[in-house]
Amino acid sequence: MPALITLTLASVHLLAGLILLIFSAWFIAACAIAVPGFNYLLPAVVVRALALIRIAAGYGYLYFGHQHMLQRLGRLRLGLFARLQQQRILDRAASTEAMSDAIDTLANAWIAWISQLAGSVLMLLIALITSAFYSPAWFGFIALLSAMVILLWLHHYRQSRGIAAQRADARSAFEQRSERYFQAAPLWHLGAASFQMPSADKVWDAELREQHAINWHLLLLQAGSMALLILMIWMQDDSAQGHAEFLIPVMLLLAARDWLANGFSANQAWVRDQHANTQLASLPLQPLTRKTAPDPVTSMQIKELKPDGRPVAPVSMTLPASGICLLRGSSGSGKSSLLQAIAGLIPASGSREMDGIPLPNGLCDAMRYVEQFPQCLNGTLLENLKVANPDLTEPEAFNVLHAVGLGYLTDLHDWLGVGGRRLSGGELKRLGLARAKIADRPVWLVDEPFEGLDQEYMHALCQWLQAQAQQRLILIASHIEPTALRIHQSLNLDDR
Ligand SMILES: Nc1ncnc2c1ncn2[C@@H]1O[C@H](COP(=O)(O)OP(=O)(O)OP(=O)(O)O)[C@@H](O)[C@H]1O
Repeated sequence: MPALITLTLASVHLLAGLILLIFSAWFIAACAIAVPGFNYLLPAVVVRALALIRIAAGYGYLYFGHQHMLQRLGRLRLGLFARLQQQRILDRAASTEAMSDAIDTLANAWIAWISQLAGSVLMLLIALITSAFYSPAWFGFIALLSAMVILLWLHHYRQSRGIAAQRADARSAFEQRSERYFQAAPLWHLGAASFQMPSADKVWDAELREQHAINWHLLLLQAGSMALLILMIWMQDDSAQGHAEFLIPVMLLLAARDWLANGFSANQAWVRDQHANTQLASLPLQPLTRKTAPDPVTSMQIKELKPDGRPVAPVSMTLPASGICLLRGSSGSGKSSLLQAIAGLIPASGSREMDGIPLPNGLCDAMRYVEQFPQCLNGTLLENLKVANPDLTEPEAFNVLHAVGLGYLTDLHDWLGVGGRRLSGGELKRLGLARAKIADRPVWLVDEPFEGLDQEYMHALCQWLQAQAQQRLILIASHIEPTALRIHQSLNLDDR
């Protein structure tokens, strides 16, 4: 509904402006040749009323247009978030751009191009109908003007598509360079040439070319309408003399640039809109399928599992329902890759089975991968724990923190993000284990939990993992093999 109101008000705004222009020109001419007794008051009132209608429709169009744009923005963003939640994001720069630029462009559609283009087309139709009503000759000139405008719009549309594609490429290259540049922020002090600030020159160039294309087409439109005007005056016979109505087609041609210019900016916004749609449709995402496996799991089998694109050999093994299993191997032998492939986080060939049932590609609800370097979100300690279970209560959070040796973090609302309390490497590892405990799944895949830990904590962690492994399978990838750990089964990736 707000979209239709926006469209109507934008058309009224344009129409009132055009009629105002023509009517005031007629009024001035009529005053010059007016006979005694001419009623000046009525046309003056009409001019004033048209001006007021134009102003009111302009404000109304902006009000409803922006209201509608904000509603659309919210809907589109939520839709995109919902989509991203079901997928793995492969290129963060592209998704960030899609979230900002493409969504804004799509939300703008009604005020940026639909209303503008519809308004200009409506104006043309009204001009054609009005001129046909007055005289076939006027109609001929307005029809010629319409044909010229349509040709120019089409030409401009084609040209804008080319420039918009270059602008989109330049923008995404700029986004990627900026992303890399900001990621390298901790190394800027080394002063390497590759840390040079990304330049947006190519984006500005494309935007300038877009503006030049509009200006150039407007110039052609102006020149064409002037040529039609000269032709019309030249072909006019004496019968028009003394008739103020003659100013109607004159004003239409004279002001053609003003009332038809919106069509060109609408073209530009339209091609941007098309690009935004393509960009959103082709986001580099990988679908995540979640498979709920039986709980408790009684056995797990990996057959010839090999992570795609990683220089590691395929692995086969049968794992028990509970206890600790160890994946050993030198650095780069593929321990992390294998755990991620088992978890379904990265694509892999081969198969995974739970209780003899093959798992489809993607994540499996029964498994929890504990990263080598757990991510700390920009939020409070509690928010960082609730990632594993949104229903976590504060007493439960305290219990888990205590169990993983983080009991000294007593403020659950302590901010852990940028500028807040920073967790050390060892604390981050314990945060990852706390999340695994909170998620409470029958299989844990734990990546390098012992790296960088002191002997005392390593011992405590072994005890805790041992206790947890009574009711679940814990597959640990580690190049450290603590003596305190009772290992049920182990596989050395270097031996294959
Ligand atoms: N995203 C990736 N794309 C391509 N190759 C990768 C990727 N990640 C890792 N690799 C490569 O896969 C191999 C195995 O890496 P992985 O991290 O699994 O080894 P790892 O045994 O866990 O090593 P570490 O003990 O040092 O953590 C390495 O040669 C690594 O360079």
